Amino acid sequence: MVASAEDEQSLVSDFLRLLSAHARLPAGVTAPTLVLWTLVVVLSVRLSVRLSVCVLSFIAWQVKIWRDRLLSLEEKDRCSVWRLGPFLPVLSCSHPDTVRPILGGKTQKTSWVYGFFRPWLGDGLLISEGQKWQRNRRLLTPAFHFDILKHYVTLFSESTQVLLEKWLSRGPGASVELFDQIGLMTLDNILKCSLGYHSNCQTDGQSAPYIQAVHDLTSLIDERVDRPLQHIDFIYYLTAKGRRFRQACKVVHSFSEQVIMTRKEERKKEELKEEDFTSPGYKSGKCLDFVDILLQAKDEDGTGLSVSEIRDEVNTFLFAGHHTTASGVSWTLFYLAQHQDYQDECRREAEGVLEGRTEITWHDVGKLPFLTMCIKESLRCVPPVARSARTLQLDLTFADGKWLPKGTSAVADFPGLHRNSEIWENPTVYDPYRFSPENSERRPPHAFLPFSAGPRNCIGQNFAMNEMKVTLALTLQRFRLEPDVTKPPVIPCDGITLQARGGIWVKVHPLKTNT
Ligand code: HEM
Repeated sequence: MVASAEDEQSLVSDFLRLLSAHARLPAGVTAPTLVLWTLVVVLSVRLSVRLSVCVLSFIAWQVKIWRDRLLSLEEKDRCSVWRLGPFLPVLSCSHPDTVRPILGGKTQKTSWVYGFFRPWLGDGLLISEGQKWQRNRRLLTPAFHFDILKHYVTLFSESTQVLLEKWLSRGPGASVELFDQIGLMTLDNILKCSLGYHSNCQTDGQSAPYIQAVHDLTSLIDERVDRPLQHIDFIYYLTAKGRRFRQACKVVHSFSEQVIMTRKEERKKEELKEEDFTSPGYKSGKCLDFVDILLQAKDEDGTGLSVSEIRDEVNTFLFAGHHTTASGVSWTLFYLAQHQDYQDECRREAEGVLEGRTEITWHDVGKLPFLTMCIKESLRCVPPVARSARTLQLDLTFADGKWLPKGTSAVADFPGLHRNSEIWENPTVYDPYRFSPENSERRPPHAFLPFSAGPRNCIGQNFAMNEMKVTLALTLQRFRLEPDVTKPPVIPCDGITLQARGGIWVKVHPLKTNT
């Protein structure tokens, strides 16, 4: 039997009458209002449940697709899926088989963190894309040629000696925090090599406005990464920190622009001919810095880089080449302080090469194989840059037929790759002999990637390796390091580079040298 509309109406009015008669409703609340509100509440609850189910099934569906596609890879500790918020799954790869196509294929950089750098680094090499990146990479590559880099070795030696004199003045067995001290030294180096600026930052600290601004920019970005509310530009630039960031950008930009403009004028005055610069790395007794090299860089049609383009590149080198090498040197010293036998072996090697000199030459740098193995092992254990993030621009098919669709976000996870137990035996043990020539040959090529790989690998890797070797050889020649056990244990923490929460504290004992 089907109820008519009239029947339904009379049923509802009977129900309301009954309700009014029997229920004791609070004053001012009528039965129809109560029913209405009950309906609203029930419907809202049902709607929220529905929405939550939709969201959850969407996430489950995404995870399932990813898992199905990559199951075989995942089983072998090759990758895992993690997510940023409910809708953004990211594939994290930690096996050479998965990392290689992610870094080598047709991909774009994704990391949202890079957006925070844009006001400072503009369209510099680290964050630019497409044709702009291709052109600049081509124009900048000569700046990292060995003929240019070899002259920087003298500058690295000088900065290291300033650091070591500071340590010496503190007395025997002084406790020093490595990141701060070495960070100022690598800043000193990169300022000399990129802008020709001899800042004295190691002795004067952050008293110069420019040094203070560079310090502010990195520490403010580091802090911003961990504070989701500050990720929204609109909110961030309303805060005091956002305003400080803007101000620091202005200071840094105007300083580097001024250096570039002055250098341009000098070039005009001296009427330098192009051929003069082909005498690599040196001009009129002066070591060429990145500004000099970038001012002479030209496209095929003769167009050079504009002042703002050079400024962006110089700032990029400054950022990318300062904390990274500081992290590399600090972690190597940390491991050598823990392993006195390896430290002694490095010292013997350095002393054999230096023969009492306090300055390293370009030729010496190539004669430190064991120290190089120790640096590499440290970069394996704690890679200063923890990941390279990419978005696929084309579908990607792995060797075993599994595939990922275009638009997927993927990350090459370097700490994961460097500790993958399928590749590395006892991955948590610090063992420089993994990098002996025989052992290195046996490993797959993409097992060790502190400088990333593919077209967007680190352009400064040779610069960095030279700088680290010079600093470490000279340091070990003059000091013995041991861990400072009175300080809290060293725990790596993820920031712009991999650092240590609370820093790395070591005791430095001066050695008697015949220098
Ligand atoms: C131990 C020291 C260093 C490490 C571990 C390191 C590591 C890396 C890594 C992993 C990348 C790839 C980033 C990505 O894919 O998002 C990179 C890119 C880059 N690095 Fe380094 N780096 C170091 C030192 C330097 C130095 C000294 C310079 C410059 C003087 C430099 C300049 C750059 C630049 C410009 C890029 C971007 C390259 C491009 O996208 O074409 N790096 N670095």
